Amino acid sequence: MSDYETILLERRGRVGIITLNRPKALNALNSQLMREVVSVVEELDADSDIGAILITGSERAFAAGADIKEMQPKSYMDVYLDDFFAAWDRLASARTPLIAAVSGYALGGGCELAMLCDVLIASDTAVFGQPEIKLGVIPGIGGSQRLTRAVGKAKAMEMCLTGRNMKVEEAERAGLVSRIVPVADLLDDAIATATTIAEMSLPVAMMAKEAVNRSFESSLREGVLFERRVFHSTFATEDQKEGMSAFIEKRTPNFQHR
Ligand SMILES: CC(C)(O)CC(=O)SCCNC(=O)CCNC(=O)[C@H](O)C(C)(C)COP(=O)(O)OP(=O)(O)OC[C@H]1O[C@@H](n2cnc3c(N)ncnc32)[C@H](O)[C@@H]1OP(=O)(O)O
Repeated sequence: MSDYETILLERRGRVGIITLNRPKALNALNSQLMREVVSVVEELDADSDIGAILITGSERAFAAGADIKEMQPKSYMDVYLDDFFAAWDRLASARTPLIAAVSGYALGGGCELAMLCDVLIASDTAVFGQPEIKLGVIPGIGGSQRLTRAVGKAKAMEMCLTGRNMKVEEAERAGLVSRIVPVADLLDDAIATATTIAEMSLPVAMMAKEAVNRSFESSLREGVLFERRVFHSTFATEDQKEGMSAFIEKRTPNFQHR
């Protein structure tokens, strides 16, 4: 376990686990935390011994949003010249699958961070929301875009305009959450899921992630063509031969991530 100022980092086999660690502020996302999360994700993403990256918070809060105390005095020039929050966009470039394990509050930037991940597992206590409007701002880490793609315009619009929070059951029904688990099981369950993903062929998992993400950025016809070409390219991997041979030989595949 190596400590940073605002996060904990643990490597468990092929899984990197990042725990947000500002408990007194409900893991509010300040600049330091943003720098640490982004740089650790980039470091893990560049490490071929890591096959999945898990981001989690505490039982009470995944993250209660961007740090309002840090933001309150900033001027337009401050946020414009710094391109405030742009660093979070770098998580969207990670090729390694990202898993969010969310318990308690995932509000504002917390909800946006969870939505930057590829798989979102939530505990039965999780609460999601984009309450920025109540602070006189709008989402700034992609919430208006990713929430709309996840839950549709009607629900996203209502949440962004009223600041209403959504309990986890509603979030799952709406398609924001992959799965709900009891709070006591959240971390174990999320680590098991991350481990399952990390044991797959890393290049093929990256290709699967790229293909699913392409569906957000292209027409159906272009997306299906992209998927087909990436599918063809899996036949250039050693792991395709290993995976299919293992099936035929009735054994567990031993992927070499090549
Ligand atoms: C990224 C963007 C652009 O999208 C913008 C944003 O993310 S804006 C922030 C959006 N989030 C919010 O508006 C939520 C703010 N927090 C709350 O509404 C409440 O804290 C709560 C409902 C999550 C929990 O309430 P409660 O249980 O009563 O706990 P509190 O006493 O309010 O909080 C404990 C402690 O944490 C501090 N805190 C909580 N959230 C934040 C935050 N986002 N930024 C900074 N600090 C936060 C809170 O101030 C308390 O600390 P003390 O003041 O007691 O030292």
